[in-house]
Amino acid sequence: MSILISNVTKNYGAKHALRGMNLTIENDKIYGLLGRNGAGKTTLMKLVAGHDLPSNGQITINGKNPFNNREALKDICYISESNNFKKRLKIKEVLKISSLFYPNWSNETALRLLEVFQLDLKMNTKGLSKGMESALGITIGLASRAKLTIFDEPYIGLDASARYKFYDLILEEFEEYPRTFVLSTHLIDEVSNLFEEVILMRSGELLLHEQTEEMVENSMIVSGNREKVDSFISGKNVLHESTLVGSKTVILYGEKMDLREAKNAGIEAERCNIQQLMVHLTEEQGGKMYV
Ligand SMILES: Nc1ncnc2c1ncn2[C@@H]1O[C@H](COP(=O)(O)OP(=O)(O)OP(=O)(O)O)[C@@H](O)[C@H]1O
Repeated sequence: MSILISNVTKNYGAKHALRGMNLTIENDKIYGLLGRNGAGKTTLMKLVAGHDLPSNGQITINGKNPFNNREALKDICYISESNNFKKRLKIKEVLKISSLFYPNWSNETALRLLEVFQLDLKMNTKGLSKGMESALGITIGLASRAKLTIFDEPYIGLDASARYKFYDLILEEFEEYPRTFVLSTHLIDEVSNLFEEVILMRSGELLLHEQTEEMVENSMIVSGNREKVDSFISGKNVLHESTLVGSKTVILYGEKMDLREAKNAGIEAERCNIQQLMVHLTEEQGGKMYV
């Protein structure tokens, strides 16, 4: 399956939700789609899932426009944070409808997940709590076995233990039936170990698209004596700095940051995590782009 996003712009009136997005989504990878509130993540995912049309540019799934294209949409399951199901359907009916739509649907997976999340086939979607509705969304997303499954913050109302179950289930499914997952989340610390690649958006633009490992290796937090730190960071790309009495802490981002080089300069150095990088990379308004 080839998913190409070429120079895509999406405007809502005067609001530019997406501007000139270029992105290729490859087969059999787990992507983290990250960015601050309003960065354009949901807009992008809805376009890929064929729910809407770009204002400009093109999205193609195997060469075809996904908008209103039933054939292309069989391979895409988009689960958003809420309103995934018509109210007043029994869970049993939701499963039936989904099984008719998705060609690779696994009823066995669906029934197992309902049990994991303590949902009952006879329950009505109208009476579900927020957490139960999320659990049903996750069940449909995973049981669909769609070639591309998009989860847009699907955890509203889920407690921590149910969320960790969800993360384990994604990995389990991915290992058994490799396919592409795109996960948009603000709970980055919880889930970033799942991401093979990170897509980071800022103000409707693609700020960075990188392998997770590479992204971490391009980062460094240095701290220590202020003069030593200042001398070390000279000429490097600084994302953030803070000073406390005589000591300074700086977050750097650039090509292959060498921890030994910092340690040899007499300062402490470690890698950043994805959450810290997302916060500081998106802070630089009007700053650099990393694609
Ligand atoms: N239907 C709409 N009408 C008008 N503006 C919209 C519409 N949908 C999105 N927007 C605007 O487009 C921008 C991007 O919104 P989007 O929902 O894609 O962001 P997001 O990255 O998913 O945010 P969040 O993390 O808060 O869910 C925002 O400024 C939002 O207000």
